[in-house]
Amino acid sequence: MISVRGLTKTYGGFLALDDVSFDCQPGRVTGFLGPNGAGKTTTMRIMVDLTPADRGEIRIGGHRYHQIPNPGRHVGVLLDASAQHAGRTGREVLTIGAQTMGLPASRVDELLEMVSLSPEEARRRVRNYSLGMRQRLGIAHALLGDPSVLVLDEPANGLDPAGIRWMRGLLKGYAERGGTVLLSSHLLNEVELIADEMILIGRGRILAQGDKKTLLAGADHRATLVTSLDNDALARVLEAKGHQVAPAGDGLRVETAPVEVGRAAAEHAIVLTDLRAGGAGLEDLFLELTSDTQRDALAPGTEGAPA
Ligand SMILES: Nc1ncnc2c1ncn2[C@@H]1O[C@H](COP(=O)(O)OP(=O)(O)OP(=O)(O)O)[C@@H](O)[C@H]1O
Repeated sequence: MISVRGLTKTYGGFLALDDVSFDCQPGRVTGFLGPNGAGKTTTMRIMVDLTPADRGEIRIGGHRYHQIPNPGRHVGVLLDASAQHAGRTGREVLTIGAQTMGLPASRVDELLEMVSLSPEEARRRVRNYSLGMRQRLGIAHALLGDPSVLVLDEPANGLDPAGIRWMRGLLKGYAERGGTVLLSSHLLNEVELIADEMILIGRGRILAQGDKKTLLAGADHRATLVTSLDNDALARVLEAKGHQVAPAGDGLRVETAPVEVGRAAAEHAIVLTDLRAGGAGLEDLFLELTSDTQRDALAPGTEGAPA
């Protein structure tokens, strides 16, 4: 269990985190999602005492990180896969970690196998690793001490689609055995694939949090995609009821729940050929919630800014 309360951090005069609070539960993979510069890494660095907070507190299993003896046995951390010593081999990196944590050498082989780094790859120096291999090594290092909590900053970065699927299986299994996982990403698809819970952050503020399915259902309930045998008539009926209607593909996009659209169509005996919750799910939700925090929305030449 990770509990973050009222976390605030400024760099100079810049407010990087503004009263951030959330929990990560055991048995769940929690995705920490936000655009570049939102404050994800800063939060995770404070979590493991690499950066001091101005205000607020993080507790992991009820303890501050620095109070945990032999922390690698309790909290697995992957903050920057490229920060591993480039001159060491993958095996050496894990062996040093195992020695520091008081683990048997056999644990290194177990982990190499778990993250699918071959014996030959384990003998190569980290400087010659691809980014995906570094991530696998970083995940192996985080898992080495069989911790109950994992804190992973952009762990899917550099993994190919098969690698992302592998990681999803690994983290899902870990959570099913009771582990707590917090993983950050600025990519929606990754979080949508891997996480059970989601925390959305933009410009240092929490914008939404909760069960992924509930968040998605909330997003979907606000819009409907509908196609009928008479779209013009349906649009008139819906507009008369005060709903916003816009053309979308062969049909209409209506800013209300599917049940309302179905009811209106039934009242006027309009035959529907397709009716579904609208929006592209998480992507719409993410863009909607972070719309004023997206740097691209402010870039010259884009909508809403002088060209
Ligand atoms: N040491 C620092 N000094 C000054 N500003 C910093 C420092 N570290 C982070 N920041 C700023 O704090 C904000 C949050 O950065 P952070 O790295 O936490 O974002 P992030 O959500 O992890 O982004 P990304 O997805 O790009 O990794 C950014 O505006 C960043 O420039």
